Amino acid sequence: MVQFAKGHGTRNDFVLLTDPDDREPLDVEQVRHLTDRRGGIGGDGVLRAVRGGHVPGWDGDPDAWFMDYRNADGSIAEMCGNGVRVFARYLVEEGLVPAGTTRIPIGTRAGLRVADLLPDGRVRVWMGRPEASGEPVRVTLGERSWPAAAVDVGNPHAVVLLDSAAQVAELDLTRAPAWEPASMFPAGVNVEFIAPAGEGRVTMRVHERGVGETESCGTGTVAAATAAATAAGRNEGTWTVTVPGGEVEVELAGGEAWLTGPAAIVARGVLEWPGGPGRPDGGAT
Ligand SMILES: N[C@@H](CCC[C@H](N)C(=O)O)C(=O)O
Repeated sequence: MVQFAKGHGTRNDFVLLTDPDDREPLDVEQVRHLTDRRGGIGGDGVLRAVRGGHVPGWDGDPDAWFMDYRNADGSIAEMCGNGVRVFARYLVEEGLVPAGTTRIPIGTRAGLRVADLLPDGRVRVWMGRPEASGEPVRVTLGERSWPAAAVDVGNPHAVVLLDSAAQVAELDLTRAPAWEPASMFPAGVNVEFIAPAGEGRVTMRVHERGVGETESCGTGTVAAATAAATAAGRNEGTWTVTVPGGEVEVELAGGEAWLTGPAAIVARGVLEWPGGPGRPDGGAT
């Protein structure tokens, strides 16, 4: 049995668990079961709250909460921008930080992030320093291919700039994009397709590594804003990014980025693991 919560940020959705002392690390099958939308709870990923001191390789504050992020396919990713906002909301609602806390340092595999809970209900996260490599990369989807911008936001992204929102809308993202050179992203990549949508605005769809098309990707919106800013010849400013699941704001200043958007916990419950004592596996995933 496991206590869980379900949350989302612009409809990028997650199953959340608390395991302060890292007593129950998740294996790939467990993650796949949790994220299974029919046989399990359902989500694009899993966020497990562990104290940093129990995470191998974490050399920050051992008492800081660490966001152990998994993609729906069970793979590990360094960072999740929507996830970190939802994680901050979860820590507050579960009473895992002192009452009244509005600023929360959060450990991730990409390093420390800092989440501020804003009075308007949104969460603003310091996202570190996105790095646009400038190296040529090409993305292919079916018969078509485009040049893309490689942007590292702690996790890897390739951003394709299209001319119009209509071109973004017509893409078939049930297929996974390919990229060249393959050596550019040996551990896979998240691919964003973006188009200008007015001054300081872009529209975006994403195919996430380890998931497929999602309705939003926070690190992807930071990569999109970075690529759009570079293309526009200005690397400072605020970008509003519209995704199928809503809208977020990305601020770029001094080489750093901040991501602001909604974060909600929508359900809490208890999950029975398939095959647990007295339970058939029910055709488990
Ligand atoms: N949805 C996330 C990104 C999750 C990780 C990604 N799929 C990867 O493998 O890098 C976000 O909001 O940033």
